[in-house]
Amino acid sequence: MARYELVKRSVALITLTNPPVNALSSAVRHAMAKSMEQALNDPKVTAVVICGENGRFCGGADIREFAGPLRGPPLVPLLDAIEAGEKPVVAAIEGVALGGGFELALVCHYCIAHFKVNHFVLKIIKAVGMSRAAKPLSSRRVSMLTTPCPPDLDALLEVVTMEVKKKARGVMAPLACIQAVRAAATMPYSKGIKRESELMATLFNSGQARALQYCFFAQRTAGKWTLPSGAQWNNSKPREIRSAAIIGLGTMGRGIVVSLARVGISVIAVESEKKLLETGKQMVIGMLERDAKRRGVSASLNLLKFTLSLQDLKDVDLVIEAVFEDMALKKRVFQELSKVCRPATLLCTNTSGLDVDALAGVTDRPHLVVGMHFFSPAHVMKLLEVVCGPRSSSETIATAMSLGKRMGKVSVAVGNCPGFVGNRMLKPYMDQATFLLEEGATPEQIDKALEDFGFAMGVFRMSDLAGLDVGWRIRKESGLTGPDVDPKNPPRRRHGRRYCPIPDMVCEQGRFGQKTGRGWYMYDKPGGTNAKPDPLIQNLLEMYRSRYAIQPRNISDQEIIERCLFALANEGFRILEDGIAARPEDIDVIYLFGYGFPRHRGGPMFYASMVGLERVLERLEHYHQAHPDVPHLEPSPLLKKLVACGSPSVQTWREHIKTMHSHL
Ligand SMILES: CC(C)(COP(=O)(O)OP(=O)(O)OC[C@H]1O[C@@H](n2cnc3c(N)ncnc32)[C@H](O)[C@@H]1OP(=O)(O)O)[C@@H](O)C(=O)NCCC(=O)NCCSC(=O)C[C@@H](O)CCCCCCCCCCCCC(=O)O
Repeated sequence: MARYELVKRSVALITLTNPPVNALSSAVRHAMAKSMEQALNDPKVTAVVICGENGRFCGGADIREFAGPLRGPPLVPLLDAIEAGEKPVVAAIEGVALGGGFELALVCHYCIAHFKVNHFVLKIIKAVGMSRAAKPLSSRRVSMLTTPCPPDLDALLEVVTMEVKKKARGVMAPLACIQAVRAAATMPYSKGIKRESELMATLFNSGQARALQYCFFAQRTAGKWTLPSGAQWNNSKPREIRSAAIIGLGTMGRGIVVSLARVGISVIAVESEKKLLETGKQMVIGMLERDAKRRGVSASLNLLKFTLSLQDLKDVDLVIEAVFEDMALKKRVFQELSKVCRPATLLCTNTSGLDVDALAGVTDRPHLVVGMHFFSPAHVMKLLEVVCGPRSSSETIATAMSLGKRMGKVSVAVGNCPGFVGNRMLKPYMDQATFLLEEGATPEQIDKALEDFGFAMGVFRMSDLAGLDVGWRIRKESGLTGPDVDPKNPPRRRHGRRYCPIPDMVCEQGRFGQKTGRGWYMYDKPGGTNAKPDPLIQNLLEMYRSRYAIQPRNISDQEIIERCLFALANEGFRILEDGIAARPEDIDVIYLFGYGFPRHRGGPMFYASMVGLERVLERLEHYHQAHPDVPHLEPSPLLKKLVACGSPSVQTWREHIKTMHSHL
């Protein structure tokens, strides 16, 4: 936990040894306290060096211990003892020094960054000796320093507070940090530290802390996929990918090219027409150049090749198809790829919801076919859904997961069903929002409730950004709207269920969102981003309600949140039942990284567990009774089962799902 060695008979070397990141667990704090005492009391010791094993100084508090009651010695008295000691203490920092690890470094009298200690302890000590001769130890104590307090501190912090409130809506920690900075600037050290401890205690005991800790581990668990066959992340070897091809240079394709090229993979980009190819090429080059400038590196343009011919793909390791969302077109592309690419080439599709196995079925290598569902813009968004078809081999899945990681994505393995996890859950969420419009709410009221909850954007602003025509086309193709609607359907019903045609009516007016300057909101110009309520939408809603004799009612924010988010989580439970996601953490990670779900709420499944499963069940039953023609509001069997089992913690739901059907 902390190794103590005497180097050259005069230097105490204390090495933190708590893999993987040398976090300050109770055992580490205990061992550190003992080692420091030994070093300070040993007359032979003239200086102390603290370092971390395996190239990592310290990752801060051991977050694994936060789940239970806190044990062991507190950190602050240990830090005080180090700082007040009469022997110079040096923090030899390799890798990370985060949270409590950073505090530890700060109280040491000297910090040396980027140092291989094991090799240079004596050099460190020599350097310290020289500085010590120049400066007495008291001048090295952080607690003795006075903090400069700017005269306009209040105004300054006011501005920062406003900024933080806008950027991190409803999040407690950044506001507490501002208060801690105020304490540091206005109080003596001992009082400031006390104030900081109070603030920390408040945060520490909050639901937000639990949610954030859950998110931290959920993100790391998500990469650990398993298949019913027993193949899993730690027994399946990914292939090395040196070259890749992208088919289609639309928004998605361009982002994927950039994501691959900036991690050193050669990319061949294919388009069907010269003009499209040239436009795509210019945009990719511009994106890569801007990205390289921001990161202070040179743009990897030499890795790119642009072509109109699929024949150029014969030697690539992997292809990602990113053509228009049309099954027939995608099938033609996959058939063609089967002919052109060498037999070992992996064939991936960026479809956002079509059947990956149907695509695999038209190839000569269904085991090498997998979905790689990027989120737009693909070079910015961190999420990647890796869609495992029933015939995808474990090597194929391992390769897609590892490629995602290499591109800096948070990759989550999911099963194959319409919409996969993210987009399948989006439907009931958006349906509830449009039903609420029918019943009396406005787009801005619904968005405000969701944004106050913490979403970066409410559902209507998000739809305007994404483009309303995409969903309209899908609804037309599936016969929900347009000329193919079965005339036997009564108004506002399809297939015996409630259906809200308002989104179709908005599209019929050519309002496709930001790109047309009009959607659920109005914008200054096409492509504008400043959303303003549009009286035309208010009129449309009023006319619609009067046409169908709907008496608008006042809808509370609570109802908006419950109906949208409980319907979302309910579909998550069904996804778990169906084995499309292996665990609730995977669903939450998808919503955190792909759909702007507020991190301090932990994701839809964690949020449901925080509200209380019993309460979620009771509210869904209530709403389903009020809207029996909305099947998404009918509580899922898994939710009922979990409530019947006493609402176990989200981390143990997997035990209750085990017996159910699994695609993963
Ligand atoms: C460290 C990282 C940057 C590494 O990133 P990398 O990408 O290389 O690797 P991974 O992220 O995949 O992580 C690898 C592996 O390590 C696990 N892990 C990482 N960090 C921790 C950790 N801090 N604790 C436990 N485990 C950790 C991770 O789960 C992976 O495991 P796996 O099994 O999946 O391989 C990156 O990981 C990172 O950013 N980590 C988080 C760092 C962080 O947030 N640190 C701050 C923690 S909070 C803190 O330090 C606050 C302090 O002020 C409090 C210190 C007090 C300590 C005592 C506790 C008592 C609390 C009561 C307060 C009373 C005050 C008093 O004590 O006096």
